[in-house]
Amino acid sequence: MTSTDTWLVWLDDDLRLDDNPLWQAALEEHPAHLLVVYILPETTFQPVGSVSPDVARLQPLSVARQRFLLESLESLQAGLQTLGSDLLILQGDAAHLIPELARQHACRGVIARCATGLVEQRQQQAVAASCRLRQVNSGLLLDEDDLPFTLNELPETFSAFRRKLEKAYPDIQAMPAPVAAPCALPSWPAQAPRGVQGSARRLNAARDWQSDPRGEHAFLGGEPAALQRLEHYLSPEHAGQYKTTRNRLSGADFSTRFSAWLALGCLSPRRILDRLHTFQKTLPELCETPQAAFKDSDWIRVELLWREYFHWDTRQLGRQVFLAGRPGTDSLRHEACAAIPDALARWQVGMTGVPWVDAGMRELAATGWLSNRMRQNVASYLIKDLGVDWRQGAAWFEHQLLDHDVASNWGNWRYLAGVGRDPRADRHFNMMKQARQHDPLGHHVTRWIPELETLPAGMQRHAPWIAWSFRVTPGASGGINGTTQSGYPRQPLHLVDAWQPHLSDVTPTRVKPWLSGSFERG
Ligand SMILES: Cc1cc2nc3c(=O)[nH]c(=O)nc-3n(C[C@H](O)[C@H](O)[C@H](O)COP(=O)(O)OP(=O)(O)OC[C@H]3O[C@@H](n4cnc5c(N)ncnc54)[C@H](O)[C@@H]3O)c2cc1C
Repeated sequence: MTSTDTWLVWLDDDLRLDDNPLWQAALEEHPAHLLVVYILPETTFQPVGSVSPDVARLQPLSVARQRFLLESLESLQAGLQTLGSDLLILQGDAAHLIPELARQHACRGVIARCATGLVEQRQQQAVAASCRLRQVNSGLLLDEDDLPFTLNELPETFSAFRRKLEKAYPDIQAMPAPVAAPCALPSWPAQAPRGVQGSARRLNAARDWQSDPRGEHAFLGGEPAALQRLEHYLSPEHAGQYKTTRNRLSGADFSTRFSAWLALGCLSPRRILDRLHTFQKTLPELCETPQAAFKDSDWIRVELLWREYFHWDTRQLGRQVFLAGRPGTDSLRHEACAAIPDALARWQVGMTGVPWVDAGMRELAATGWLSNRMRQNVASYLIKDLGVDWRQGAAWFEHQLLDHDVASNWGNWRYLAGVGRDPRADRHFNMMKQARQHDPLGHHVTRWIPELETLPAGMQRHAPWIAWSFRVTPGASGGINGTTQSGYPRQPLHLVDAWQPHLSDVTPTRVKPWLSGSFERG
């Protein structure tokens, strides 16, 4: 045995042992030693700034994201140690560090998963220029070869994509199955350091970060927590009602919450479908309405297809994912923040003066997560009502979201901005209509904006500027452009005519119409 019998496994968003083809690929090479490495991006701890207009740049991680990552890495290291291996965690430019490590430890080659994002793809190209790089498909339901079309023929709409996939794979069993975790791995190279090294140690400072209990679910990073959540959720009262509850705003179990673990690869989508299939087979024994529970739980599969769709879209588009407009056109350029000064900054901190939006942005900052419904609303408000370049919103989400993955995040933002596939003008959410439908009593907004608790339950909490304009509110001060004593804006950043019909009970007809006179249009 010589030192050339070492291989390097370069992990990215694949922080799991179960159903991770990277281990199988490593074992196929029969190395004597395996060096397993994770590289934190150079930008991890940088101050958060604005995204550059056309080039993909990884955003710094919020403390919430740092903590979730730290937990996931520590958990994986513990798992690898039980298999006779270990994990090395560094920070820097992977394009330089990986070849350098491979040289130092005389590695025969490097194994990594096929990258989805542009930055990761460029890093892999740089590594491949100086090392033997073996790329492996991982983290998706299907490999590229399993798609019933070539990537260039990716359907323009999600519905068409879903139809084609369901025709090719009529049930879950027909899809590629997950592979088991390895029982043992080759030993660690004698000279190689282990654990968190160098500047990556800054990650430890995130350990103290706590999720706000109002989020009702505290994410714990790592594969064991992910598998525990999977088993918890696959029950008639959760998965069996998923389609019915998935659009709610709050609660621990209205949606799966798999996203954060999927994003770091602590959980594989194939494992989810495999377990979902087993659960669905037992439904007749578990509940009285198995058909309804089957239908509801099957929607988890459909949502995972959305994830899949955005991934293939991102792979196909490359750098075009980060263009402001629709690929191939110049028609949809945004004038970044031209219309309303400070719009982006006030949106980020939840101080736009529109409680429905602010509640979402505050929840995101306090927990690192947001329901799909709220994501759609806050994104639509930023793009369509405030006129901010959608990429600024996507970059902020990238900084904040525990579940950030480049394809799902940038793909959803492009979709809402109308510059992705299936562009439609009607993806403009009416904030007040949405608020009335999903939070008619305003309980959700007061949960995150306690400044509004003095207002009676109902739509007044969604339009405090109207309530404050005809009520003498104790403590209200600051004039029309100021804030209340509690600090909350007295006026929304932007008023939209289309909201008015949904506020009829907040705007008594005898009071002067709220859209005229007192308030300036943004
Ligand atoms: C502006 C915007 C940005 C988003 N950014 C991300 C992101 O960075 N990472 C991310 O995983 N999801 C993102 N989503 C999609 C979706 O909001 C989250 O996947 C979902 O809210 C996560 O919660 P959950 O796991 O409980 O989802 P569930 O409702 O339980 O769905 C199950 C799984 O299906 C997938 N899924 C569901 N909806 C979508 C969707 N619209 N697009 C892609 N996958 C989906 C996710 O993997 C999710 O975990 C974004 C949506 C919007 C509107």
